[in-house]
Amino acid sequence: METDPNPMSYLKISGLTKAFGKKRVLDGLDLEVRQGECLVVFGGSGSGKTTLLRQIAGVMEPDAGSIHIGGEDVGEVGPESRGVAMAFQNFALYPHLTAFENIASPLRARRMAEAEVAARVLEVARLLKIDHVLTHLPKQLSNGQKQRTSLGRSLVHRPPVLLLDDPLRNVDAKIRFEMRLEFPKLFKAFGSTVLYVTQDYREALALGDRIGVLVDGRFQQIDSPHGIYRNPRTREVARLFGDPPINLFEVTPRVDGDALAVDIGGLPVRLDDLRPQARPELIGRACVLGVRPEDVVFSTQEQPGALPVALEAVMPINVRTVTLLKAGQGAAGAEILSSRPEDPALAGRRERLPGWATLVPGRAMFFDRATGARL
Ligand SMILES: Nc1ncnc2c1ncn2[C@@H]1O[C@H](COP(=O)(O)OP(=O)(O)OP(=O)(O)O)[C@@H](O)[C@H]1O
Repeated sequence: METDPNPMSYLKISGLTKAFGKKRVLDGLDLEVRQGECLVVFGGSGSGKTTLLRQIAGVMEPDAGSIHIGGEDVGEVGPESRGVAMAFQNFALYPHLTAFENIASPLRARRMAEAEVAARVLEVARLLKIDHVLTHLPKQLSNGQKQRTSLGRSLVHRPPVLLLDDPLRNVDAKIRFEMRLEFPKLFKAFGSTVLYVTQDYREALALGDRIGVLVDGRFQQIDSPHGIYRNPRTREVARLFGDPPINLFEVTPRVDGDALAVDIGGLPVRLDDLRPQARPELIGRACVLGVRPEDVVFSTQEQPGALPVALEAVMPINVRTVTLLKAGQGAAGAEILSSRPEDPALAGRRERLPGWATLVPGRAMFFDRATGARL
């Protein structure tokens, strides 16, 4: 048995590679997850999330690379001996078994004593708030209860590593919301190290102690939810997180007095918070400027240095007001999304409204136009 030199990482993946035919789905992927941590694997459809989980579970062999669990290289360890439980998108329950028996099934397979089975099932069911429906058959359960029952089945033998493959994909919005609130408490109660796969960035932000963004077979960034949102390392990561999505403008920053300036929609905007001497690498460089909609402020009062825009559309979203602004004209013009705390003056407005847009200082991000890397 090989020992992991870094015991802080309970699950450690190094250089994991898997190809199907010519398509390399995982391309030398590295990941370390601490004991008890919930790491969300976020990526688009087909990015290799399930492939990664299957290799950790031991039901698919990698082409190259290693997986350590609790310090042990599990390359030669069978799926049943890895201490890993995996739950899938479609939580298929045994239709002829009660909720109790569905949850108990992994314990029965291990021939656990009856009293112990009952105690364990009840404990999980209480935590999942389904102890009152344990005698029901799946057809007598609501969708939320079915969901919890199948989760109970994955949790009942307290797996050291729990792999959850998009478990909320097929449930309705209300249950999804409830479970998003409850999952972190549950995971902590069970003490499992969790790898949680999702394509939904809100879920990733809500559940992850850290989030790994899987693009082209590797993690482009592994960071806290705050770090991913506020400090994306690439344009792609910036683009994947946020609704409405981040505004991206192709710009070539230039010096304007003691500040940097760019053109948006063919119109000059001074970025007063950016001193040329502080960011010399940006001057004259083909960049993409990223500004989150919450960092664009629309006003009908002229502001010094602000960008003249026309408000084209207003959309109330919960207690925020999202506006579509237009800077400049024709092909050179640019559309800008702004999302600010609800503004009653703009509610229900249908006509075009001239005004000014200011960018919140210190929030603009620059990316290299060719590589997308954060500058
Ligand atoms: N057994 C297999 N044989 C051939 N190709 C496969 C196999 N398993 C997965 N693939 C391919 O590998 C790629 C990644 O699949 P995977 O299921 O890991 O993606 P995913 O990120 O989980 O996607 P989704 O979120 O849609 O479930 C896909 O292009 C898929 O078609």
